[in-house]
Amino acid sequence: MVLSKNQKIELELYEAEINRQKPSDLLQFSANYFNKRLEQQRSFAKKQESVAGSKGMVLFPLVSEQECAAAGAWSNNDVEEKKDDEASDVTFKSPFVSQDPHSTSSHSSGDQGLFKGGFNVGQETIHRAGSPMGPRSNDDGGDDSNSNPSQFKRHTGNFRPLPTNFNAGRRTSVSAETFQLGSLDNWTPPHYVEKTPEQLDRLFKAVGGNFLFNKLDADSKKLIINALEEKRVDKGTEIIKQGDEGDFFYVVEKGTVDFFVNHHKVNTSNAGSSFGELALMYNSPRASTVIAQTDCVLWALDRLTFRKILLGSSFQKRLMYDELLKSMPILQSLTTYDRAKLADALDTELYEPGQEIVHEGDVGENFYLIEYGECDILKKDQGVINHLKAHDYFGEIALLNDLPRQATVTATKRTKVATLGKSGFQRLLGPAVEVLKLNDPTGKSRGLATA
Ligand SMILES: Nc1ncnc2c1ncn2[C@@H]1O[C@@H]2COP(=O)(O)O[C@H]2[C@H]1O
Repeated sequence: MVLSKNQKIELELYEAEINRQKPSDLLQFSANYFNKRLEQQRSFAKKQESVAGSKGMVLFPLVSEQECAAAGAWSNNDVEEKKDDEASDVTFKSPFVSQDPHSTSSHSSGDQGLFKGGFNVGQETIHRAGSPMGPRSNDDGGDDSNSNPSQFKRHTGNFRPLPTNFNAGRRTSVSAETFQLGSLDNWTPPHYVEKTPEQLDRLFKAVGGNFLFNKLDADSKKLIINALEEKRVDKGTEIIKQGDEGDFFYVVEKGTVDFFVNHHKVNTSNAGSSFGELALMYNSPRASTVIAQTDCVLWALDRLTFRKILLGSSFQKRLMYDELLKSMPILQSLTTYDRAKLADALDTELYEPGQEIVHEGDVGENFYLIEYGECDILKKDQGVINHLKAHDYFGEIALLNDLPRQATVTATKRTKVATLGKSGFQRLLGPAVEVLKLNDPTGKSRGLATA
């Protein structure tokens, strides 16, 4: 049997997702994966069909009959070639789903700064995988009971199996209790042993100029400085273990730390960087194991102080975009870490009804995620060809294919969009880019016929 291009892409994405998640139970993972995939295809197709149908048009007649037949076979989970060219299979798809118990704590497979402005968690690479339409979650334990002091464990070289039950299957979110900044009522900030002038000097050098701390007012800065606790760890120490509950956020004053996801090294970071914020922000299990590559001097901030003081200011963007990013079907395959980095790079724009957001023929600079509102997509020669709502996206075709804008997008209601610049689009969408390509109605990014 000859596989179509789309089928090959599907297979590649599926393989990439397996490589990424390394499921312990491949059959269960695959069953979940393809079920979800099918569900997505149908719902996506239904939506597209109804929009196109209501306008009496065939939206994107760019895929050959052979492609249609092949896609049909695939969408029905049938490896034999199938001849019926159901529209649902032509009007592409957002694939992939993270069903693996580790999915909330999964990884990116490369290196790149988590924070801008010199407070990096290291470096990253782009990863391949897809994106589903997973259920939206809103749960949160919000357990802020005071954490135990950190227990540094000597790294023996033998990793224990990852706990699979802590928060397993639970979608992560920033809890409502997160940052009631006004309500510090019963909370007394921890005040560790008075710091020596020498320590304070080092501490200011390590965190003072950092953008995370720059955003704080003088009182908050003082609280943080008081609450930070010096930790010296030897080379090889396991500072954080993937899957554990979050207790501390760390700033590296000296030394280098490595990050491992499912025992694979995914990142390295040095002095001036920070790590350990994700579990504290999202009440999720630790997303990676962190091991001291060298002897390190760290400053540890307890969970509660982190949430009460740092989260609402320094991580404001993440909080702001958390719900949007989690609810975007196209971004479902991103890990918490991926979403956090993406949020750091987003900006917001607001449009009134009738205002153009992008103009056909212009150079494409941004990718857009609709937070709320509605837009029409128009082509000069065809009029309105599609209508978009909250949690849809646009602007990807020009960026994927390095082409001028292929259509004009106009707000039909007051519309708020999150925008991602070209370089962020290429660096931060990772797995979702493959899905965008699959969904690209022109087929150009898949090397298919052009309109
Ligand atoms: N690729 C990565 N995936 C997940 N976490 C990472 C990665 N690189 C660095 N980290 C950091 O490793 C930390 C492990 O604990 P947290 O999940 O609390 O927060 C995580 C991030 O700060």
